Amino acid sequence: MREDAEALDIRDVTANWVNAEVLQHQIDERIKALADLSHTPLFFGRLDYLHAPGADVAEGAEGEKFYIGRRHVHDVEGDPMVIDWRAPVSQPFYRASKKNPMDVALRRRFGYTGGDLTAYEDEHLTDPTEAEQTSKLLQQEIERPRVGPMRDIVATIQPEQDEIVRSGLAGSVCVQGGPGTGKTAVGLHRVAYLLYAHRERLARTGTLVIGPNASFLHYIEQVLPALGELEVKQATVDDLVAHVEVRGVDDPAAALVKGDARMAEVLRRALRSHITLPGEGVVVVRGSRRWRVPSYELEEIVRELMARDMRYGAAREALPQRIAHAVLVQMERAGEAPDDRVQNAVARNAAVKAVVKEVWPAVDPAKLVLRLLSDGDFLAEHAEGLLDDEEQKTVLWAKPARSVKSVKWAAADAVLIDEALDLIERTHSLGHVVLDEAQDLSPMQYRAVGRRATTGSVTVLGDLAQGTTPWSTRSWDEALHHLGKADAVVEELTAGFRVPTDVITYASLLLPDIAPGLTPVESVRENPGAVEVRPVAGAGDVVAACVEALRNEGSVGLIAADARCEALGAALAEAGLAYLAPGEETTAEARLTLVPASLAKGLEYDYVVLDEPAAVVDGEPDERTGLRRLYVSLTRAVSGLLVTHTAPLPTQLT
Ligand SMILES: Nc1ncnc2c1ncn2[C@@H]1O[C@H](COP(=O)(O)OP(=O)(O)OP(=O)(O)O)[C@@H](O)[C@H]1O
Repeated sequence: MREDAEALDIRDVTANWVNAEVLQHQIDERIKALADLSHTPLFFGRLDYLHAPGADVAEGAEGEKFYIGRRHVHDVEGDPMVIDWRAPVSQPFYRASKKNPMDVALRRRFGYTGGDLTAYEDEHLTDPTEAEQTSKLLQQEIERPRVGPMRDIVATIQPEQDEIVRSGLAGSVCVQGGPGTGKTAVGLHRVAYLLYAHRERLARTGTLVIGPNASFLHYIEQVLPALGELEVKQATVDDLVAHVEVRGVDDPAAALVKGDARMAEVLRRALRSHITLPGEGVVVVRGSRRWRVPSYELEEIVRELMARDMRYGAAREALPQRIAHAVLVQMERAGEAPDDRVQNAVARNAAVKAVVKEVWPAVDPAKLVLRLLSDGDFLAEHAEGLLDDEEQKTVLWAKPARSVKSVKWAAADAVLIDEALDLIERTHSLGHVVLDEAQDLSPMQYRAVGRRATTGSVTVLGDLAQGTTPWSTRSWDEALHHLGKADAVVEELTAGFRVPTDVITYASLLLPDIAPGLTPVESVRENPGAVEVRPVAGAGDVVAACVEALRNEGSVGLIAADARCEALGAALAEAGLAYLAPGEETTAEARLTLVPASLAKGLEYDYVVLDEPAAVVDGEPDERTGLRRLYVSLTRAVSGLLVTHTAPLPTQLT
């Protein structure tokens, strides 16, 4: 296939050099996509159908055999050799069972070691004498040491995960799942699936994956390209709303109010307060004639525009045309026959422009937010009945700002500006948005994400027990309401692929305090893992624990309260132990990462050394958030967890 693409001669088929360039670029991309990856086998499964798919089953026709892989491969004749995992014929590879064989007699899974085919495993789905068995290859895959960036799971997607991956583009899905249940993996594979099933539509509208921070995005960025999808954008919520430079930090109380959905109404009222009803009419002079639109008629036009479901900016653009139309009606009544050009000329007339500027002025969204947060009277006027006095005081800046440039904007302010901008100008909506670690978003942030998917659908992924912001999500219904996707289906994943039984059991001791209603994760790993809690005397012992962990195969994460990272980093350096920052790629040579607890979310390491749990809890403004941060930190381990402490452990863990 690659040779065919390389041999394409486009000299006679393109009409001009622009076409030739475009076509050559497409061919180059295809050659790139067809590159041999020595460690990525062409196929990982085989399905032997009892009948050719689509054929009449009753006829007893010949069965058909398909190899399933990451991409479609055909032979010299153009006949398929490997079927894309996302094609409908591949679906039974993930879903068929003894109970419902889906017309498949044999499912074969292939195992590889470094690109070499080394094993296979057969299931005869229609053979009643064969016992149901768990897949050793799946076990091996999930036990494989974690070095390098996140990998795809295309060969081992589980039935309950596959249902989410293949759910239709029209519907939104919300997945609640404990640590390591594969939410991130499922979200990424769903985008790949949707791109396959709706390529053209999504190429036009665009797709986006939203993650909590840059190091997380870096960790997951290889997954989609490995599945052949290069066009999916990635961003944090802060990236989406970066209309101003964020240099400040809010205190949590102010951020809590600013992130509340009531702020949307405050902004709407404040923006609309700029519209005034005209005091006088407008007079348009054309040649020797004067045309007058009286104030009552202007008022009618303005009221009509206000009543319509239009953006502030769009209505502002429509206003001069409406006034011009009123003038045209008068011209026609006077026997003239004006056309569109006249209407446009009247709309651009200085008198009309002046009245528009007065009645419906242009508003800068950042200035609007600046005024709300600086001017107590202005805020009070528009927050009446929405925010109480205390809340208003909380959001007002102690020192009113002078200009948009000089303000030390905080992250929550940027979200308000984004909301204001959307009231003025409709935000572009994408075809599909995946929102990972959603539980940490404020209602206003949910709105910011939701308006980027008003005409598309979303996949929301999160875990209520891992919410570590003061405004973290209490219920998915509420979150979906703020996203504007109240009709989304909420699914729950409870099988854990990352954290082994003993580690998840230990971490789940915190669940009654942090998320009482949630089902604990049940690990599917055969190896129960190892948990050790070790009292230590100081940083030297923590370094020794890391050295010990490094004797095992795979990556090691030293997770510690943010405030302790500097000292621990120094201790590691002093001991001559090189370490990486979260998101930096682990390699066989550099396997140790020092992870501030605030950045641990979504990441995983074969061995975790967790330093001083009490300090992780104390690093947060309240105990519940602290315990949740600890829960996130404890659930990063794939094989072993070593907790080191000098201070007493939180009582939940004793
Ligand atoms: N079906 C599967 N086969 C093999 N590995 C899997 C499967 N599902 C998930 N995994 C692996 O389990 C690990 C955890 O998955 P992932 O990070 O997607 O979980 P998560 O639910 O997003 O976790 P967290 O809540 O901690 O962010 C990853 O290494 C992933 O590759």
